[in-house]
Amino acid sequence: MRVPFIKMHGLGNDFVVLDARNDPLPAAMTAARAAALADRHTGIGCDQLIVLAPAGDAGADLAMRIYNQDGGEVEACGNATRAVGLLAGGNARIATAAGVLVTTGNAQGIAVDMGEPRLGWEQIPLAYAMDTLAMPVGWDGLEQPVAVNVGNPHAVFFVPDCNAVPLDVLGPQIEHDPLFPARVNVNIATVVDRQTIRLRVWERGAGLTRACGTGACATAVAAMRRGLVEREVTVHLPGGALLIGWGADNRITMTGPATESFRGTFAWEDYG
Ligand SMILES: N[C@@H](CCC[C@H](N)C(=O)O)C(=O)O
Repeated sequence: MRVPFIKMHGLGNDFVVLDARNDPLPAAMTAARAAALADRHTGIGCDQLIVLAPAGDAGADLAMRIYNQDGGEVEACGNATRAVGLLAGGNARIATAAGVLVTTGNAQGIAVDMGEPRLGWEQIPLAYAMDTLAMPVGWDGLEQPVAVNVGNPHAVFFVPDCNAVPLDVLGPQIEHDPLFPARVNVNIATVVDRQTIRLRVWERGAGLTRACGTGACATAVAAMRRGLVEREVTVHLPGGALLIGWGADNRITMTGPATESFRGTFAWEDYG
């Protein structure tokens, strides 16, 4: 059976979107099928696979489920939320495993209210109690990260030059460290000035990506908690820039582009 897909991206963080709002998928998505579809050599290829569904009784316009390239289902993806907001016409209420997120179309692209960050060690989650603003741990020169959960777990390291860090080597080590029982997204950030951050991200379950929306949110919150930047900041990732605000209401807003690349179909049984 042929199934339609939409290829989208936010700053090069790319997605295969399966729209099951009106026509259900032939069978439930599994981790193995998600990983096969996401594979860049033998599948369609993407950082995350997104499945859209009716909102049900979630009090939203639609629902989305998020699968990393390794097939694992996760709670949040900032760039995919903006992409789905674009597909839904710009202004949408999207039910996710991290709650209902609201997108708004504007001249800068799509903005999304990512909700409130969670900062307690057990909310990240971490394996044991510690200060999340300066964790007393380190990996090969990367020291004292900030831990932030923005629907998904992040560790943020501030360094003088984020491009000098071998993130392809240290990222997987930190992602799989037992300190992070749910694994973790690894953010390496350099504060340029009080309005500007440069960021590279090793994503849990996907590796190095061109951009990570939740990583930009977590990094902005970490820098704001440390008093390094203002409450609105531009985060420059390899794929482009996101504007992140953390309001007096404790809610994070992310604004940036979302793009549809092309549409196609695939044979469901080829990826079983
Ligand atoms: N690219 C995403 C984050 C996707 C999920 C992440 N890898 C995780 O495992 O939590 C974004 O734009 O936020």
